[in-house]
Amino acid sequence: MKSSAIAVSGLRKAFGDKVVLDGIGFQVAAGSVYSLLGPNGAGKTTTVNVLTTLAKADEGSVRVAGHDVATATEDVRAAIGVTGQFAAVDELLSGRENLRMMADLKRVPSGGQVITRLLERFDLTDSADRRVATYSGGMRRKLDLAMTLVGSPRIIFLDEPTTGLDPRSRRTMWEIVRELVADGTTIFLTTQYLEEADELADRIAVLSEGRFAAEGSAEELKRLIPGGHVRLRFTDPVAYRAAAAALREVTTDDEAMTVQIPSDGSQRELRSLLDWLDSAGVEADELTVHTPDLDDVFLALTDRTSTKAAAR
Ligand SMILES: Nc1ncnc2c1ncn2[C@@H]1O[C@H](COP(=O)(O)OP(=O)(O)OP(=O)(O)O)[C@@H](O)[C@H]1O
Repeated sequence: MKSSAIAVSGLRKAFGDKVVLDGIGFQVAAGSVYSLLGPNGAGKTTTVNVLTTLAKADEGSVRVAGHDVATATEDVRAAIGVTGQFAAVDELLSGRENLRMMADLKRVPSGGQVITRLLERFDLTDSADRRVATYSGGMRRKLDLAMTLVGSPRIIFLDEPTTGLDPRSRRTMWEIVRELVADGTTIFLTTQYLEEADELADRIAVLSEGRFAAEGSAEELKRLIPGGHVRLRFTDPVAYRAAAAALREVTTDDEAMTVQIPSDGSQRELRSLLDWLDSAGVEADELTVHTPDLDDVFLALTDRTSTKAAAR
């Protein structure tokens, strides 16, 4: 087991009588991507703020890079990079000047080379010497990300990093996240795009009403909710009718000659289905497994009425 880059337990935070975080706990392995999902106002930014020393927890223990955020603020700050709503970008400076300012601040050796590489990586070379005030929203976001990477922090917090980015820039960003993780960087990511969490995250937590409605890998979360099924397709009408008649609780489509069986897609269920097909002498021409996507999971887990049932 890798060591924990982030370790949180019993974290509580309230604003007045509004409890935003009601005792959440989790660990993020070094060199992994951990994604926090939740509806608007669920407390994602509040969590990021506590973990990055910008806000104080009411209760609980939070360690980042081995340091307690409550007592070793400077050590935590030295180990992390944060991209998000508190953009450090200065509108009056050019992109290059902003990066230089950050490189000076962090006393990065060979800052010039680092800046050139970052400008290239984020496709900002052509606009590097223009004032940021003339940048589009997406360009500013990319510059903000580039500034976070100056000094190569070992733990990076990305609060909705790709909101407002076009699809190509979003993919560039994903590639950069993957490169960073391959180098051992730990990423804590909040996002509104479930596809992004699915693409990048090793573990995902769904925050709802102050608690985690679920936590696990994307695959584990998808198995928590109904909607998965196995579809068998036949070309032989006799085999199709035999399967449709013999299997209970199935949905059939006579025209397409398909049989749909509810399944969580787990190895155990697939094995028992295949065993049954063998023993019944039924041979399907095609077998496909469909699992719910993260959108289904998110909607099920953050729906107040079904949260508890789905989490179990
Ligand atoms: N400084 C504050 N004072 C009072 N209430 C606050 C403060 N900061 C956040 N809140 C409240 O805490 C709750 C969680 O806010 P937070 O910004 O953490 O949510 P979020 O999950 O990041 O939402 P979004 O997806 O909309 O960015 C909201 O109800 C918000 O109004």
